[in-house]
Amino acid sequence: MCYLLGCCSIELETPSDGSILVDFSKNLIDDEGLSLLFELPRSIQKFSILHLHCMVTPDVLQAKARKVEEVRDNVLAGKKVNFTEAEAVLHVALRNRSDAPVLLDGKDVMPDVKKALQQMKDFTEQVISKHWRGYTGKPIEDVIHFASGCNFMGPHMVAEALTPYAIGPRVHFVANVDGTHLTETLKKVDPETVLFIVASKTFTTLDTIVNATSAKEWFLSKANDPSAVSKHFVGLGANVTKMKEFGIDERNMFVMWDWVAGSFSLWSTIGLPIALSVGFENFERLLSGAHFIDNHFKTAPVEKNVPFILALLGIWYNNFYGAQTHALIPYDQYLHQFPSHVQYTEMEANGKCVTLGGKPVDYDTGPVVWGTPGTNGQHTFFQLLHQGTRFIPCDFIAPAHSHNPIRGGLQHKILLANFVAQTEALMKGKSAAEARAELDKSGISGSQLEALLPHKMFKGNRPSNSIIVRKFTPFMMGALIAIYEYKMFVQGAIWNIDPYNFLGLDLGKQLAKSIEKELQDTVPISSHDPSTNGLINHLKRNF
Ligand SMILES: O=P(O)(O)OC[C@H]1O[C@H](O)[C@H](O)[C@@H](O)[C@@H]1O
Repeated sequence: MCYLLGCCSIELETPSDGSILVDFSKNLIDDEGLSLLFELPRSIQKFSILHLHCMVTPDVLQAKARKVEEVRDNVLAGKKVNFTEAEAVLHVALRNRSDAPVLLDGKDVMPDVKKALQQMKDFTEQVISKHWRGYTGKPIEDVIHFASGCNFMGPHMVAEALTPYAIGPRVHFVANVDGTHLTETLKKVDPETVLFIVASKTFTTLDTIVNATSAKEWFLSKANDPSAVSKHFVGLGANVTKMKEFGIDERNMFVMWDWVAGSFSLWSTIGLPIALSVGFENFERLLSGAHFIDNHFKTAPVEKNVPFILALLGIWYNNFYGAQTHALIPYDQYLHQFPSHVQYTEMEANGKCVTLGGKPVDYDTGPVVWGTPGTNGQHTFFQLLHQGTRFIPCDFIAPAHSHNPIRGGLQHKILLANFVAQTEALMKGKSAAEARAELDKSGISGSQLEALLPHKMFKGNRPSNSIIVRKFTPFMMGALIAIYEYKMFVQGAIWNIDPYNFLGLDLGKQLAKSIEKELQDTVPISSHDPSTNGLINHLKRNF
């Protein structure tokens, strides 16, 4: 066995919610190696002396030389870093808990941000205190949030994670344009006591608007009164004209701005369902947690900077070891949507094959991100993590304290023991001698032992990071999400790609528009390639 220990761990003390320990010590790199990573590309030669095959060209991987810090400062200064849309990316303003201004084109955006937060606060308080009434005078019991992409994933993931803090109406999320999602959700609500949130920056995203329009039709078929819409529909977005066209009452519009980039929308008014569920104070704590990491990322030297190190280790495996995927395993059932959220944000941001300058990259960019909560994964895909042929770095995430310490906390200790054990098993593995001794001890010998032996061995040397927080409070969730946002950001900067566009989603959307028209009748078509024609014509024959 040749695992390397001891690169480092960092403990961040939060002002209110205990610490966040980020332990990097189970990685295939030591302190010297990590410091060399900080020195890329000067250290590339040293790595080749260590016989590590560098899968990128030296002029590309330049943690410092590529000036991550400069990119960061440009973002924080409100420069138009989202160049495809010529927009700034100012989510730090949304969670700015200080009095410092955040400038965009020389103007402080904070007064607008504060106004939007005040509107969210007032509305949330009215709904939770049951002063907001539906068209028959009853208070709101359920909220359905219609959204796509980040506007769905972020609030949904956080609302699930903060379930123990829920004090408001039940919140439901509908994203899929598959009518099943809406139908099944409507079965759970009463038109007299439901509030619909339509959340879309552009207010044109097909899935969202189709679902919301169907919900409006359903609602009007029950209420039989168009004036009832203003008591049951609110809009979150940057396109006021489209919100009006949809029929959102002006008083029910919660604005966001074009400078809120896709994956960061949960910090804006798009976070309204979170506030409605857990109360506005907890929403503010969520913002404070992210703000805490904003400051850490901004001020900590790279050697002590948690997102920076996570990003470099990811690059280490992605570009030096050829890892194709990265697994996230939260040991907290409330965080069951967290891997999907990070999957969405990282894969949308860093799933690019051209540089910022438009040249094809000649190195791997964002890996496949995936995961599921422990201990569930332990009974399924962990087999591949331990004994498969793939090399899969993992992040393990756990709280020291459970929201549900049943049996005097015993069950949580069982969970935590599993978390720690998995990281140890992945690292240490089990040698032939150890496996042989075990088999011997259990009375197995001879040919049976020899046959079993290879199956009982674990190669080990499988790297992982461990993140332990005191408890998953709203503040901690804010901090955790922000850590992964900055990891993604640093990697995008080092790979020299544009993390803010999602143009890779356009082609399918464009084609769907024309295919939708073709599916309206049963006349066979021949305008596509033979395979696509075949699928369309099969559907037409079977309608
Ligand atoms: O906010 P909208 O205009 O509705 O956009 C909704 C979604 O559109 C695309 O699918 C992007 O990939 C997402 O990042 C975005 O969240």
